[in-house]
Amino acid sequence: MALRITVIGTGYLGATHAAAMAELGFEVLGLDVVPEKIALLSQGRVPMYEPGLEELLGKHVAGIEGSSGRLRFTTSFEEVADFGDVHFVCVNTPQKQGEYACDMSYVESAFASLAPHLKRPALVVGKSTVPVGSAERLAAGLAAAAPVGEEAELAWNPEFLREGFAVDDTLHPDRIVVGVRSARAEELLREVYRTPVAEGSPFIVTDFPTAELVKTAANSFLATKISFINAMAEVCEAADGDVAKLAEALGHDDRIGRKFLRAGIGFGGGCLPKDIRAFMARAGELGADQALTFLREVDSVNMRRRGHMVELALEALGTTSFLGKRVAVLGATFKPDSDDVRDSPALNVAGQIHLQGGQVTVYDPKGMDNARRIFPTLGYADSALEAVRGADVVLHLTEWREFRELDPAGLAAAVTTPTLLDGRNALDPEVWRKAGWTFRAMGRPRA
Ligand SMILES: NC(=O)C1=CN([C@@H]2O[C@H](COP(=O)(O)OP(=O)(O)OC[C@H]3O[C@@H](n4cnc5c(N)ncnc54)[C@H](O)[C@@H]3O)[C@@H](O)[C@H]2O)C=CC1
Ligand SMILES: O=C(O)[C@H]1O[C@H](OP(=O)(O)OP(=O)(O)OC[C@H]2O[C@@H](n3ccc(=O)[nH]c3=O)[C@H](O)[C@@H]2O)[C@H](O)[C@@H](O)[C@@H]1O
Repeated sequence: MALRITVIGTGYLGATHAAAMAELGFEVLGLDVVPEKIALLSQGRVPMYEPGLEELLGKHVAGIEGSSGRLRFTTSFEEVADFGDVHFVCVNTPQKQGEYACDMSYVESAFASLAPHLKRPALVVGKSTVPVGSAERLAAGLAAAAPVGEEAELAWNPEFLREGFAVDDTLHPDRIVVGVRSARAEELLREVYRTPVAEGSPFIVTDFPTAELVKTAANSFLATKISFINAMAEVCEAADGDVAKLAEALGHDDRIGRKFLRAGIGFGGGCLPKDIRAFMARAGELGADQALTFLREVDSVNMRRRGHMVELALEALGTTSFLGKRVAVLGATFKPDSDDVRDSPALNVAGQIHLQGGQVTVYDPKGMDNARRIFPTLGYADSALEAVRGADVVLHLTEWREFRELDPAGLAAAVTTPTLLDGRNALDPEVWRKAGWTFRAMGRPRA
């Protein structure tokens, strides 16, 4: 009989994983502690914006006409434990308030809710990003709390998907990493991932700590690459160089590669910033803090970018204060093709200017509801054109395709002063300058 899979925590990662597992042919039951999320998902609706996810849910959620019916949702841990052979834990692991360390309380709570119901053999698979050493500790607790004892086994299977590409990344992962302690656990996970592996995804089998570390190492590397190019942008600005050309030239070296070398206001989101901080905190606990002191610099280069954009805006306005100035902000999400505003550099810059007395108007294609929720005092507009109306300066802070397709001449007619700062190095300076704009991009020459 086909494996039955459950997914605990149906946020950006879990909702996508559940739908992808149904697409791969498994019977799937998703669980969340937020009943409103479960109600939406049960109707095939996605509680956030992720391209392609609603279509995939529509193909599989039970009760939707023409669907496979393989995907259902619940809030009952008992139902999940009765149903599943393999349980994926996909709950959030945010940064602790006021600390660098990871808040493991959601993971602990998910395990505590599931374990007492496990009356038949089960493989519990951690997917959340956790500090190294967590799996070892959770495995012991799991076997102790489950009625089935040692037959409730743990594996760790970190996730590498990117928001905006979550569906494709899940169905066609560039690698699958599993930390296992038994041949049975490996066998079950090989069965779960049979299709992507047959299609070429490498399957890497390792121990718990290595599996946990691959994830934090990968995100640390990506963060380091971005801060490296942003440090080069700082030097380019001082030396009148062009960081975009520099990145292009560096990227032709295969050992360096072209990706993740876009300078700008830096990285944000629910993962890279908190993951590098949690990694530093954990290394400290392990007595290996010196190994990761460079991540402190990666973090501070990154956070400096946001402040630098605020300085550039003041400089462009030719004043020392934002009082009485109208600032249009294009973009609120931490990256395009997502509605996620967690630790968004764009919203942070908008917020700083607002707190310094500027009259800020934000527009984002998909992030407006989330932005309004966390920053209700900012001004919001329903379109880019409306946002820039009467603006003294326009900041381009999230590189949505919609912004690349704007008509610079049309926008110039709507603003008070046609000055644009590109915080993502994604707009073509020539096109905007030709249309009469004073255009400045981070790390690039002024004119
Ligand atoms: N968002 C992403 O692109 C990726 C996230 N990750 C990792 O995956 C984990 C989840 O991240 P997201 O999906 O972004 O978070 P999220 O916040 O969107 O989703 C987490 C979900 O878990 C639910 N939840 C919390 N406590 C629970 C409990 N005790 N039982 C059941 N459900 C519970 C929440 O209600 C929420 O729906 C994190 O560890 C993150 O670092 C890993 C790779 C990619
Ligand atoms: O652990 C996670 O949750 C995920 O974190 C990142 O994925 P994601 O946060 O979706 O976004 P990225 O595409 O990595 O972008 C992160 C941030 O870096 C910024 N960035 C990216 C690339 C670049 O060249 N420059 C740059 O500033 C983006 O604007 C964004 O704010 C990783 O890319 C995923 O592999 C990982 O699974």
